[in-house]
Amino acid sequence: MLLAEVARVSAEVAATRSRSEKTGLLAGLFRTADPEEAPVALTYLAGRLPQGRVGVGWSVLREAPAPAAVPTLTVREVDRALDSIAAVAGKGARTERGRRVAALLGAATAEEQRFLRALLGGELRQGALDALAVEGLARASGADPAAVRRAVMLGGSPGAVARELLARGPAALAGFRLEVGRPVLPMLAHTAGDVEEALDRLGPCAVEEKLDGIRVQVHRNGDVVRIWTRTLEEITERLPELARVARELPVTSAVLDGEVIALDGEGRPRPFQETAGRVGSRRDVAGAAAAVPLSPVFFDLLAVDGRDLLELPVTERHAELARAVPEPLRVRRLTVTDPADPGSRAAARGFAEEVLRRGHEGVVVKALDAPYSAGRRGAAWLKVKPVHTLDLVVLAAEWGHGRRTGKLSNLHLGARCEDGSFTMLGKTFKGLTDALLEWQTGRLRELAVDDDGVVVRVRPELVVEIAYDGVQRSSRYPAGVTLRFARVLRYREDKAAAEADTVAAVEAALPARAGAPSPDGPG
Ligand SMILES: Nc1ncnc2c1ncn2[C@@H]1O[C@H](COP(=O)(O)OP(=O)(O)OP(=O)(O)O)[C@@H](O)[C@H]1O
Repeated sequence: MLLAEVARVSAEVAATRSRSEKTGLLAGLFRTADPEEAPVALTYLAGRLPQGRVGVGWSVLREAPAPAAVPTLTVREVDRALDSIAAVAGKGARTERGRRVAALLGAATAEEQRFLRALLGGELRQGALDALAVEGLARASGADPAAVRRAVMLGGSPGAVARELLARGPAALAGFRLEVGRPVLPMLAHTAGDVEEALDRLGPCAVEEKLDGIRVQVHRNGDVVRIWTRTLEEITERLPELARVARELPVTSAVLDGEVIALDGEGRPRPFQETAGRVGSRRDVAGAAAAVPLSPVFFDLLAVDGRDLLELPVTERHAELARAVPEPLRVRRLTVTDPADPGSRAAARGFAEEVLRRGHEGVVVKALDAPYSAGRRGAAWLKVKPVHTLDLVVLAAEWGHGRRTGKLSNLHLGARCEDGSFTMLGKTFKGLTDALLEWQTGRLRELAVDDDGVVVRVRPELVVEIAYDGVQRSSRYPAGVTLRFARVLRYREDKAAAEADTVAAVEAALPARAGAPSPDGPG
């Protein structure tokens, strides 16, 4: 498949608002795609690289070798070239990477150069491309869209499904089952304003503590244990204590869903950054595990001893979990069978208050009859947290002054738009500890695409969790809304930018009768 084809479809998909036209364009591309190249084309269309980061900065991308006259570059060749660029390391790496990028751009037509620059610069965001790709794949192969969607959730990525589906047709979908050793996308939650609302929306439910740790999916097969994050990054090597615990469970195989969290001597959570630091670091794992041990707390069981539990209701999965995992390793929960009963409602409220007193984040309320909807933000799980937070994307940062000279400080915060782009809704430098300031300076420099000496624009990839006191209308920012008293809580490296909160979610937090536009904004 020629890169030019992918670039053309990418531009055409972006240019039309019609969902069915977008799907048709993607289906057209898949019909002629080589099954081996389709997964790579898919990641490009979604604005991602299979290599993740390739370490190419904006100064390299600004170079403009003369374009080729005719398109000859194949997707496979571009993929190999990016592999080789990502692999460059050591002294002189920057120059060598620059040389290889220039060679790649020199082999591309003007149109392909534009596409590659946007792709490498992180500017090629396509809203909801993965969902559209599922429909496009279904149309191209004659498969049932629901069956393709389910295969993607269980197979972990649209690319893996595309490869099989295009090579072997709809029958290949049956091969995507929950398998121990192959992670599935985790089920996610919606938000409810308070416990009462959650009870009313769900009916009979379980109210569980919401621990402020890092989500883990643990697969055990005999003595082999593997661990993945929420975005399916494998972190087995980083959490030896979790692997040990999983190996001791009285089962032969299992797929467990839960959190790991650093707790103090009294069982209260330690600062989130300590948990995140452990999960994010490959360095001196034994030393780090001794200094900040992490406790696993499991809340779901997706498979056990060869049985797939995904379709079973919460009640049955919880009963299986209780058999497989001893109580101290399980999340605390209160079952509410009759949510209309005032005594039960009071008990649920009391449970949530007690969870907060013990220093946790809130509760997750789960409908008792719900199956496990892998990869879905299902309405069957509702989270309730008293502190307002939004997960926003860093679009740029300003060089600090005074004590913060040489550090990237004031963050430009973006919310996600429907088309996958981001719109700025405020700035903040509040809440940043010295350690966070140091860390973000390094990370943001890696993501930089432009620096005018005041503002450094970055690829919109880094998700930051922001606490705020309220949302108000504002004429200063393009979104027309801004946050009051925005402050940084932490970075969410376990979340992709495509999962950041949307402008619509921010607008939903506006007070019912918000006043006239105000020029005031945070920061
Ligand atoms: N008992 C629990 N059941 C489910 N999820 C829990 C529980 N305790 C903590 N969590 C965490 O809460 C998250 C549920 O909220 P959601 O699905 O919206 O994910 P999120 O976007 O990471 O949320 P948040 O930023 O609020 O942690 C899970 O991803 C998990 O990490």
